[in-house]
Amino acid sequence: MGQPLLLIAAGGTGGHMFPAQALAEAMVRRGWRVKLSTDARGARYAGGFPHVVEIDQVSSGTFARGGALARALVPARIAAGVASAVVGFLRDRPAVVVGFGGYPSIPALSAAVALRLPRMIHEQNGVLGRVNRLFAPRVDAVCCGTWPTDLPEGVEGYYTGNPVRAAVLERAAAPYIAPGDYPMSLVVIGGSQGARILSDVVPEAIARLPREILANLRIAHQAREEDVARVTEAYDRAGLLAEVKTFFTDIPRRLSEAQLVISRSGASSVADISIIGRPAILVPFAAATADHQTANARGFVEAEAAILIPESALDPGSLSEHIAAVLSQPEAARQMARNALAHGRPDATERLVEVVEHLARKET
Ligand SMILES: CC(=O)N[C@H]1[C@@H](OP(=O)(O)OP(=O)(O)OC[C@H]2O[C@@H](n3ccc(=O)[nH]c3=O)[C@H](O)[C@@H]2O)O[C@H](CO)[C@@H](O)[C@@H]1O
Repeated sequence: MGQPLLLIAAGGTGGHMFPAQALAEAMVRRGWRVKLSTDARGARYAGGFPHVVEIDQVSSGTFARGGALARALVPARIAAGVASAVVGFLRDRPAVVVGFGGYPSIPALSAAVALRLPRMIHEQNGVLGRVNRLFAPRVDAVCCGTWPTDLPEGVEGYYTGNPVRAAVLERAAAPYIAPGDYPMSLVVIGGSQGARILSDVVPEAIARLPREILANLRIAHQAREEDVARVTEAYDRAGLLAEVKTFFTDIPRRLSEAQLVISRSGASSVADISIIGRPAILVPFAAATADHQTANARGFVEAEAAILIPESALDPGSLSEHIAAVLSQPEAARQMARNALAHGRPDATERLVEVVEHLARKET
């Protein structure tokens, strides 16, 4: 028996590629050979993978973008990708094939189904993406980054969690300093791009807080480039100490020092907040496909770790009341922080490794 091979198939966005990279790193450390099957877009993220990971650039396509001709060619491109994956798998015999979503994962997963190789998928969001939905009934394990996840009839999921950055893990379960009569930190984040609606509503909501809370408040607010000036001004006008940036590179530290977080509910944001363990007010991005950000927030809200405010109900008055409620009730805030922690999965990568190794053992 040589080195077992793990074939990772993932699509072209960071959301799919980062958990794929975390698993690749862990499997390489365990002595596995790892191949990444992706398209040209995905290959741009491959630089972050351990250098020993081999890249198979596949022919694939998406119905979601491109003109009529490009779309008409998608089936042929996918068929070519599947054929070359079958040939490659007959040669390499992967011990396990794992898909992380996205169209470029279609060829490898189809070939794994055709050749009856052990196979699994990981879905980052609380609703399956198109490709994962297609393969969920045809794989040996459906791993879920978010819990609960909406699954097709008859499909069972396993909650692994979403792998997070090392800087987040270093702050896992960092002691929570509940709100009190001392400087308090409020962190406002809108996902990797920032969120206009949070810039429209949050500064005004904060300005309406009772004076005794305002006197102690420091704010870190991530805003889109075009909103930075007006958000900075709004906090200045209210006489508040605020840092406004398009992206905070030190968000794990800032989360660990925060008394409250106001955030979108992208998969990684929810994972980061739960692993560090902080109370949150979540405002799901309403236009997300299949409303997946509401699904991402659901388990966290049910665990009483966060308050959910739909975009349609977000206004400065009610947001201000929610912020005041958390910042003026230290015991309730501490309980939210504990609930957040209980919901987190700091060992998401290890859980994924266990599933891979379990499937590999079943096969031998
Ligand atoms: C708008 C949209 O469609 N977003 C999707 C996109 O998320 P998107 O990439 O926008 O957001 P995520 O919440 O998944 O990730 C954002 C990451 O950036 C970090 N951060 C954020 C702000 C900052 O200043 N500094 C910083 O480090 C967060 O802590 C988090 O780790 O892919 C996710 C995974 O499929 C989906 O769940 C989201 O719905």
